[in-house]
Amino acid sequence: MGVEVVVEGLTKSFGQQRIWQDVTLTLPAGEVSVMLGPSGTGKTVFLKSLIGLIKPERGRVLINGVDMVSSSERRINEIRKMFGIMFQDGALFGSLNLFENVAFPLREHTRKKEHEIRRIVLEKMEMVGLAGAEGKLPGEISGGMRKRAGLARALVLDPEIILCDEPDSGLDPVRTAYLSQLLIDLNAQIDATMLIVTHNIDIAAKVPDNMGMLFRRNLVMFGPREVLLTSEEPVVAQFLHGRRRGPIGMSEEKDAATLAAEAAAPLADDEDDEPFKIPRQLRPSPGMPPRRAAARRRERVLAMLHTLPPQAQHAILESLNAEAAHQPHQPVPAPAGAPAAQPAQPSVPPQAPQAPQIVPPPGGHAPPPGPRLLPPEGPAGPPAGGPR
Ligand SMILES: Nc1ncnc2c1ncn2[C@@H]1O[C@H](COP(=O)(O)OP(=O)(O)OP(=O)(O)O)[C@@H](O)[C@H]1O
Repeated sequence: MGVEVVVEGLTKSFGQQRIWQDVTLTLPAGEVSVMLGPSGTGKTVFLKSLIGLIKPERGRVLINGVDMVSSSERRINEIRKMFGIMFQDGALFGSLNLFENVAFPLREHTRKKEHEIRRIVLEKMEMVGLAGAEGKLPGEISGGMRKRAGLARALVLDPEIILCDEPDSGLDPVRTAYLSQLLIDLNAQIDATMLIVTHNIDIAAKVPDNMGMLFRRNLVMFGPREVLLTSEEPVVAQFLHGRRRGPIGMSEEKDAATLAAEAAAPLADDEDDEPFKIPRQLRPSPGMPPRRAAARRRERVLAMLHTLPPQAQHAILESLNAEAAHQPHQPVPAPAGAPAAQPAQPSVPPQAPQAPQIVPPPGGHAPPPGPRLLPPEGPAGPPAGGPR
């Protein structure tokens, strides 16, 4: 399984330009996380800081106890071998065919024999749907194929942490959808810790277990997908719903007067959307193993559920309920301290698999029929400072 990446108080400037400050978060082991943010907010700089290619002036990035900011190059290089990185453009060598491009890290960093290299390269190319394209040059294939070749190359050293920098850039929506599914399937197969940098809200809504958002030189929020997708934090809500109304402007932050004028104006037709509907996360393709990461995340969400506003609690329980309905043999785990999952309602035949039970938050609406899940006990209210 992948390893946890702990980021503490990370601050980076280039000369006088502060990129972000005091970024603190943990990428949970084996889960898929996404870092969002408008253009220029320093997402790529963050990603490069995790592997020690960019040195923040303050803070730590801890992986297996090694600080990627301040450790010796020798120790950092050791940890770097745990990473697989998919660059924006695939970063392929134009003069090498796909086989040689994918084989490159194996030839550089291992002493494997040729037949082993061949086996590994063909296996990874098969995984990303490029079997048969080994002889092609990067200039002869589509952008989507180049991305997948870049992903195959990122996989050959069996990474425990995979970083993807804007995997969707330059792809049409259909190819982006295929790539999103590929990332989920990959996570199901190898259980690696993954961080995807993107501003594609479709990927953000359907792929990750966790989401983070950079804005105005700060990490606005980081937490499980359900928490951000129901968040009323203005920047997060504006970004995830792709709205014009909110603190994010066309070229820069809006000033206070513009924000006040917006607040006073009626909603435009296209802004009248439902804020509390959580889109379904992609499931692994048929034949793939179930994602263990999703179960771990659900457990975390349940443990923090009572700290969230009632509407968010209700939407989250509905969403977990829908997931459980599709996986009757993998009931949502009961949160720590909460009563154990309840037996199904009397209408469920005795031989049916026992399903968890949803109870709506106080004041909430009745949940839809189906498997039910009990939320943890505790007062409803907004989280202190947002999840991290
Ligand atoms: N090596 C560098 N030296 C100086 N400034 C840099 C360097 N790398 C990045 N920057 C600056 O850091 C800021 C953040 O850049 P970054 O590429 O991380 O943003 P981003 O959020 O990934 O943007 P996008 O979504 O458009 O790719 C930019 O203003 C960029 O010019």
